[in-house]
Amino acid sequence: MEFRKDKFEDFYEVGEEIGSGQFAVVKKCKHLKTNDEFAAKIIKKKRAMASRLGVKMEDIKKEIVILQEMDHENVIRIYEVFENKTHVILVLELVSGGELFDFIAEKERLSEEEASAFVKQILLGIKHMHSKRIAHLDLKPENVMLLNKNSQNIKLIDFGLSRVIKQGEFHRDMIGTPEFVAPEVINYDPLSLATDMWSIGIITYILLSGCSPFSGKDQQQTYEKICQLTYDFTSKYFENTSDLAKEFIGMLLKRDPLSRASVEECLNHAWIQPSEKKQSENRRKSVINIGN
Ligand SMILES: Cc1ccnnc1
Repeated sequence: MEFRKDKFEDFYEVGEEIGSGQFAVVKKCKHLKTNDEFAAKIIKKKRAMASRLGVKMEDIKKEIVILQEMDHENVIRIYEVFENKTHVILVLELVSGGELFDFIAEKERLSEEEASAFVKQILLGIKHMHSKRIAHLDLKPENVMLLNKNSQNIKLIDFGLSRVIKQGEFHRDMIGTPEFVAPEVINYDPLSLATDMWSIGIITYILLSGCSPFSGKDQQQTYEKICQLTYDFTSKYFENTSDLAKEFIGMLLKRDPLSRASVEECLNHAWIQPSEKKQSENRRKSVINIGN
């Protein structure tokens, strides 16, 4: 796989920083000929084998291959790649609405309709990834971006930890962000597409309550809570939450990856279905209630 060796700044005007990670920074950039705006993810290459700084070229290439396979409105797009001695620069679709994380922080928590609409889009993006046997493995509110400030459109970003999970192949790795990782990650058990479904359960819980079900005073306590599955809906923020929403979360926060709902089962769940179906669901239920 070859990347453009031209000087990035000869083709793009680099703008403000809009995101950053451990070994990467994301900046707004503008194509000098077309004036189109993009996001430039500038990844520092690991120089020496022994060095802990930077990202190995093989991992950078894995992220690029996965991004190039994606073609969905809820998944960030990649356009081209530049490489120089010290960095690889991914030219990505620009999403400028900020992180879902900040959107929740501003609003404390969301209505069930808003939360359901966001979760449905995350599920559609994940369905596209899972249809190609790709697991994101780092799903968290920071990696869900809003297309723009006042839109409900979201894009999944940051495929730095994503992996192709072949059927029956076991993939073990100690990765992800403590608060959002599934029990199999902590126990070094096989990871799978179901590992993403756990994270969707965590994100839904946070969208509805503003709090994180397993966060502890430190990483150790968080891991213990995850492995013991000590979570509940007793928080005062769940007082008005529907049973449907709690049932949805409950089908995802299961220790055994095989017993977790798949992305299709989630999309068919009444809490996610389009509202007209939900109304007929409620009508059906109300008829039954009158009947008995
Ligand atoms: C942070 C970010 C990443 C990709 N596109 N736009 C913004």
